[in-house]
Amino acid sequence: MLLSRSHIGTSKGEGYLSIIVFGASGDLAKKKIFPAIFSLYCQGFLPHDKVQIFGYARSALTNNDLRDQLSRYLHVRAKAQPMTSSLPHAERFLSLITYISGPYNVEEGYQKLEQVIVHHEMLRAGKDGQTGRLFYLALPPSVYLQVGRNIKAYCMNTRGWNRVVLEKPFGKDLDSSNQLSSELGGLFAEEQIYRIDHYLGKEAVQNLLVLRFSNRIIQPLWSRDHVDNVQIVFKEDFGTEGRGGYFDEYGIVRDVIQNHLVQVLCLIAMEKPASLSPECIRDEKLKVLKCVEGIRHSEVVLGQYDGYLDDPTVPKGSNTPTFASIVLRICNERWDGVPFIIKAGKALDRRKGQRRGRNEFVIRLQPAEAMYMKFTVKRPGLDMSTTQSEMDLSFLQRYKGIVIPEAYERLFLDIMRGDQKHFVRRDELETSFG
Ligand SMILES: NC(=O)C1=CN([C@@H]2O[C@H](COP(=O)(O)OP(=O)(O)OC[C@H]3O[C@@H](n4cnc5c(N)ncnc54)[C@H](OP(=O)(O)O)[C@@H]3O)[C@@H](O)[C@H]2O)C=CC1
Ligand SMILES: O=C1O[C@H](COP(=O)(O)O)[C@@H](O)[C@H](O)[C@H]1O
Repeated sequence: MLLSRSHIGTSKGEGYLSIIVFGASGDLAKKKIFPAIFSLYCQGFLPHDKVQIFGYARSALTNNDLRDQLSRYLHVRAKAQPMTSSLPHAERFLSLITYISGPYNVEEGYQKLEQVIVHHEMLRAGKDGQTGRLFYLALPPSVYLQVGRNIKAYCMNTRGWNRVVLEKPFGKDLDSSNQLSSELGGLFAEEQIYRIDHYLGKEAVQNLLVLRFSNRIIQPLWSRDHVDNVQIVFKEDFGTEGRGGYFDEYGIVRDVIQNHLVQVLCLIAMEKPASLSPECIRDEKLKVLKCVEGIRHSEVVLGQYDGYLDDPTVPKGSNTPTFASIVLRICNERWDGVPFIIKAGKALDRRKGQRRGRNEFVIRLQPAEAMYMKFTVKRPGLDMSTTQSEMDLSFLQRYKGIVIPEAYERLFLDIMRGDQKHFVRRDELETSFG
């Protein structure tokens, strides 16, 4: 059984699994994807004899080169399950990785990849065993289509499932996004496409649904009758850090707001879904998106941090924004008149937001997940004076010893289980650009 941990049980992920990471030489692959797979491996979700991992990219690397590169990023989490082998986890895990070098636009590379995958499938699953293939495109969006076409032509699994994972940004604007969607839609069914927005895998983001819909005390307060404004703030205390080439083409609005923060807005603003099924949740997110009014120019502020142009990967004289503040208005019964103020910035002074007014309810996604509600209370002492205080749920304090999974780890497990609840559906994506 591929998903051997009983509490995860689902028939969709059973059998032998091939994980193919395109762009295996890249930043996302080494920092997020391979560590997430490794963590699942350490916890027993990927039994050693039921999985094989293939890295594909153009760089001329050997298996050992890639394994060496990755080894620096593999850390065993405190709560990971012990492995039965006496070999250290990382070494044993790395032995499962095979690197194939090839271009993205030429068929030979994919034919070679297909041969290697089939070879391992035959060896491990036999002729009749159940297999699944998970293709992860850790690549710039400019090559998604050529890779998709070649997967479709040369690497499709004919005796089990195929799933294709795409990273944001899924296009630059409505037209390019629609074009990408329709061309990919011609290659793969929507059920095979996993558009990943890693914010949907964050602990505190997932908690939004539970918090809102499992606490009757919250429900009546969560509307224009009691909420003056909603602020969704993303602050990073570092700049582009060598990713300026990518970032400059997109800017902060397309890099963070149009996807991550809009997804958070949907979870804050949506109505209660009929069930927790992927379609019900995504239907409700879509309904909210459809009610978002056009942005008023007078409510947009853009900026660029000092020093952005010193990054050698940023084109000279660029005016790409690294900071944006935008007001979104949701025209429906619940939210009419409540501004949703969205702010995002790189290289700002600090990561946390500033504490503000009375009866403020804060949900901190990061750093250090927390929720707190500000109240006016009596200052302790003989006087009848008041002070501002908080009812505070700090996850680190409340859940001592519990390791919170990384977003990518959680989402990767969802992909293995075939659960699209926390992935962006095509119509949702289209409306978010509208
Ligand atoms: N890095 C991050 O933190 C995050 C990244 N993402 C998304 O993940 C995807 C991958 O990001 P990231 O790993 O940072 O990107 P990289 O720039 O590191 O690219 C990944 C790999 O793709 C290949 N590549 C790079 N540029 C091109 C090109 N112009 N044409 C063809 N191949 C190219 C390179 O491999 P080779 O030359 O060996 O083929 C490279 O190692 C992107 O869509 C990004 O938006 C999303 C969230 C966070
Ligand atoms: O997708 C992206 O997200 C990161 C921020 O992710 P986080 O999990 O560290 O909050 C951002 O730095 C990057 O520019 C963007 O591409």
